[in-house]
Amino acid sequence: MALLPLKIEGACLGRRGRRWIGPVDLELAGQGTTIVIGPNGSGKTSLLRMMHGLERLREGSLRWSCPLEEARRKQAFVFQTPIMMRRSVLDNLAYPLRLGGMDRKAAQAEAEAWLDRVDLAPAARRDALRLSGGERQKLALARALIRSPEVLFLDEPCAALDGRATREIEAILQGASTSGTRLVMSTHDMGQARRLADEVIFVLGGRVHEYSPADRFFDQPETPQASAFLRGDIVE
Ligand SMILES: Nc1ncnc2c1ncn2[C@@H]1O[C@H](COP(=O)(O)OP(=O)(O)OP(=O)(O)O)[C@@H](O)[C@H]1O
Repeated sequence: MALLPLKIEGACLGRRGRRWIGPVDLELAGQGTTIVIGPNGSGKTSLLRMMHGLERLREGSLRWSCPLEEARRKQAFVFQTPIMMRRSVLDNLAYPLRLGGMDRKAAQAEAEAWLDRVDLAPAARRDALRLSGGERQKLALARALIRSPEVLFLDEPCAALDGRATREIEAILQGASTSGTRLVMSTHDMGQARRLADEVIFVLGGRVHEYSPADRFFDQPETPQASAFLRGDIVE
């Protein structure tokens, strides 16, 4: 069964009488890459975590088009600072496949193929904890993509990376998108947003302020706040 569309209605995050996100109404469907942008503290990370099911809703609902267990298996999340296991780079990829029931040889072959794809084959035997930031993020991406998720959420995956690593990550993401993985990713980098976005979610004050096709958002934003944000003004 297909995972999408995802339907979110009146969803809020909060605790003890305080609400920091919402209400959010959103339908995520189709193909391509959705870029989540907005000022610092506007709620980008919280929105992604909410969509992925990492946060308990205080109000509202969030429904995938298939049963929840299946939905969980078909999506993945890449964090800004990926957590690596104290194992070799190869094992970091093969181990989750083994846990999923794949036999050792097949898991190893699959892991090696992915290391090739993300240009980490020469580092296969190295301790994953000794990788550079860019290498870690490529490994984290391979670890997410190796399970062929239908939807992949990414929270600022290039935030701490240099230009070269960012270019490599973007190439991997474009490949994943071309292969049919639906990407939903936050970024501070407006150049990156323009390079990757098919559509844009503009978050402000914990709410989805605009949700539009990328061309329309960048050329003719609907609200003065989005125009101001695109101009580089401080928006609250
Ligand atoms: N568990 C929590 N408890 C209380 N407040 C929270 C919690 N999680 C998030 N918030 C608040 O929600 C708001 C949005 O935070 P969030 O990290 O999602 O924003 P962001 O747009 O990702 O920020 P940045 O661009 O700085 O990473 C902030 O004001 C934050 O303090």
